[in-house]
Amino acid sequence: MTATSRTPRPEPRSGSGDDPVLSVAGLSIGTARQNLVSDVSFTLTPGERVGLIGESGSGKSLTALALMGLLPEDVHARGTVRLAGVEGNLLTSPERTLSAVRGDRMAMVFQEPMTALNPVMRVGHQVAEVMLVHGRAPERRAARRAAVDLLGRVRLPDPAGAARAYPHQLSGGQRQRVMLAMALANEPAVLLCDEPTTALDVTVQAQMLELISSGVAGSGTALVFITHDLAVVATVCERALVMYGGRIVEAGPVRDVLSRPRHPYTRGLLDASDLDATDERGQLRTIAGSVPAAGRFPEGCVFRNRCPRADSQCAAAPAWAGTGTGYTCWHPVERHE
Ligand SMILES: Nc1ncnc2c1ncn2[C@@H]1O[C@H](COP(=O)(O)OP(=O)(O)OP(=O)(O)O)[C@@H](O)[C@H]1O
Repeated sequence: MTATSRTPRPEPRSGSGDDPVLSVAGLSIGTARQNLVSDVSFTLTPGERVGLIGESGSGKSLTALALMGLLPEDVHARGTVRLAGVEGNLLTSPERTLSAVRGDRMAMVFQEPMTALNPVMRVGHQVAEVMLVHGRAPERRAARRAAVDLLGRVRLPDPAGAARAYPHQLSGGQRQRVMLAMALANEPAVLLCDEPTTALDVTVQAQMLELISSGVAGSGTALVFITHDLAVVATVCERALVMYGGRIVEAGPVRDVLSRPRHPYTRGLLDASDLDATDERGQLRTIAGSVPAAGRFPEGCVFRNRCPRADSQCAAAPAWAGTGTGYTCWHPVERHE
């Protein structure tokens, strides 16, 4: 089996009518003694953004690691994982195929960037290396220039200076941007993000989410975004897969899953989630204690239930969610900007 990573890429496409870029069927993961993930199946079309939601220990990270061929040694996967442009089942592919795929056709951003960055290599060099290794840049100098461009694209201030820095000289949020730049360097077919904002403070989190959304927008890169935060899924994703106890227990468009959750776990998650609302520009804001000043929400907002002030709010879905002292609006931000 070989990875065809240097063949021309299909034109970026979006919409659900496309052939899947990733097909996962009957994925089960376990150790010799224990089953950890059971019978996970889903497909991703080019450009699609899917949120993988679930409580701690539900099997989200293992699922992503299995797709990347990065499971720990004592953990094994069965089933099939097919990536467009790559022959055969990734789960049974040799390491050389997986190394050609990783960082190229499929890339991952982890929660803690220090574990993924080389501490003794300047970050510009690390970003350039990803392009050189996969033959995406013709030579070192072009790769370095492209690396600085990419660091600018993820909005690092002074990208040339950042390129010369070592990881420890950057903040956590800046290091996470470097990871995103590396992940996007070769315009992957699939980007896996495993809780990439959990360790960041709220403002930096919002910037990172926007960068991820804009990073994949228009490139045809499909996104799997792992989180236990429903507001994040509502912001970034169009489809949600809910995992519980190693299985997918609920799947569907984000709007449906969040407004009409069927599984008790999803309902519980909604009840326990933060109280967020969006302002008229579509920015998520945490609301404590009161209904925010009147302002129409853009068409297409998704709300959990009806608002006491329904008539003055969203044109498409005149409703708010009232939960105790605050209100929740499930609103895919970028579609309305
Ligand atoms: N190497 C391993 N050996 C045995 N069990 C493991 C191993 N790695 C993970 N597990 C177990 O598999 C289950 C799923 O873990 P996983 O990391 O995928 O959960 P998760 O949903 O990503 O959780 P979190 O949100 O906390 O990251 C957990 O019960 C975990 O303890």
